[in-house]
Amino acid sequence: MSYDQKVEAIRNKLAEIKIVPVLAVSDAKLAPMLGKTLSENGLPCAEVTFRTAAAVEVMKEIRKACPEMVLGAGTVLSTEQVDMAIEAGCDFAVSPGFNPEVVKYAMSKGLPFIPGVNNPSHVEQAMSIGLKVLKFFPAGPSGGVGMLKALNAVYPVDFMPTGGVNVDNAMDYLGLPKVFCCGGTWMVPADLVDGEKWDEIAKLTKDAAALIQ
Ligand SMILES: O=C(O)C(=O)C[C@H](O)[C@H](O)COP(=O)(O)O
Repeated sequence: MSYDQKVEAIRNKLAEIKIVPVLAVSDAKLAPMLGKTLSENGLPCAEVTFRTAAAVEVMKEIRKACPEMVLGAGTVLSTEQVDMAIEAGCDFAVSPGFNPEVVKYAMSKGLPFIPGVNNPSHVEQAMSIGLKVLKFFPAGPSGGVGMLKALNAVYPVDFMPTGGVNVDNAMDYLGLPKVFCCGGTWMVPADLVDGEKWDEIAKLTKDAAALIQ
């Protein structure tokens, strides 16, 4: 499969699920239950950010406990983290911004990479190295749906908005023609994850999944 075909395949899987829970988990022992809670309640995907020291272990535990899940690495800021994401079994990676060195490295390793952009110049720089699928981050503070509509109007690129997306505005983003999915933390708040409040996380996950039924 070519790199473009791999990206397209991930794009299509995420487009079926539509909402990607963004995780920052501090203890890998929580990962199997968190993965199962998301998967069994309608969101069989997760972006595990490199914002905690446990990130790689969390990725590995989710991969093991929930092989069906579409698993992404988030906040990928270096080529070393690209290697770690691949080794942990991630299907794709995302970053808050666009670092051509990191993206090109992921391309050379065959890992679908969705870098963040939030203005026309970033979009054009990303397009210039062949990218067609981008994250719009931080979506809310960068102008939200209005900004994304303006970018949609001029570029043949698909977007995954994250940052400030929540249960009340997710459908506004998902209603835009070139938005294939969106990401957010609202169904996995840190206090509920750390407190192992699986029933409450299940409810938030079901509510999120119900948006797109
Ligand atoms: O660092 C990355 O690669 C990310 O994906 C960042 C996340 O998208 C946001 O942190 C989501 O933030 P909220 O949903 O507003 O809490």
